[in-house]
Amino acid sequence: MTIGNLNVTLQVWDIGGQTIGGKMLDKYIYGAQGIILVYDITNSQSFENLEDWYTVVKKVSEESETQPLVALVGNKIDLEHMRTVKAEKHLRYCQENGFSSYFVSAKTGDSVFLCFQKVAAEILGIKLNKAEIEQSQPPGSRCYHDANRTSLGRQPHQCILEPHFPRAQPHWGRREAGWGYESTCQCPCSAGKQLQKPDLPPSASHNDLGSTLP
Ligand SMILES: Nc1nc2c(ncn2[C@@H]2O[C@H](COP(=O)(O)OP(=O)(O)OP(=O)(O)O)[C@@H](O)[C@H]2O)c(=O)[nH]1
Repeated sequence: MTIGNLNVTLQVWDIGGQTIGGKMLDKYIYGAQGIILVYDITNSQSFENLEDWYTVVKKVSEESETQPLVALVGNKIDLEHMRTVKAEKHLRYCQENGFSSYFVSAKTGDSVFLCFQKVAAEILGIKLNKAEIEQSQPPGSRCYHDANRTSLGRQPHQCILEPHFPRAQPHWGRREAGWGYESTCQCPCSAGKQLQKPDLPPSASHNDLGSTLP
């Protein structure tokens, strides 16, 4: 793949879920520049299992000079309606451990390439530009911007597709249609999209608005 002006080749090992006790696991982890922990957003157990995997990663990495970048990937976002692991839980785990955060669908391809591209860019210390990010999103990919608001950071909207994206400051105030808010997420899934909730009472305070939102 191309990142900035660089041609980058990734060597990726897919470690099957059944091999956590396997003798080879340490050898895959040792010296790796990046570790992608993947779980299924519709399967809470797969999220709980991450702790065991991360324990192994930490143990092996302690013995290595190279500290890998660790990314957390929630897979199966095409099954958002069956989600059992809240995005908030995912994001908190990322914050607590300094992981990069991604939501993808291996089935539809949503954000998969972008995830690898951004992990590679982060390892290299390169910031992707907006054009590169937009190119990595399949046309018509679903917008998850509004699907899972989180109270983390008390942002009215936390884009779960691109949680690390800079967000425009939400604007609060009286609008012709009533009270509402608008927030322009700068991620490619909803760039420029205006989100409104005009059915809130005029007396609602900002905090009320924050806690009333879906
Ligand atoms: N709907 C949906 N199904 C998926 C997605 N990714 C994988 N699956 C399905 O989930 C099941 C498990 O997929 P695998 O690729 O075998 O999962 P795995 O984690 O590699 O399994 P291990 O061998 O334990 O590592 C299969 O039936 C896949 O078709 C996804 O993004 N969306």
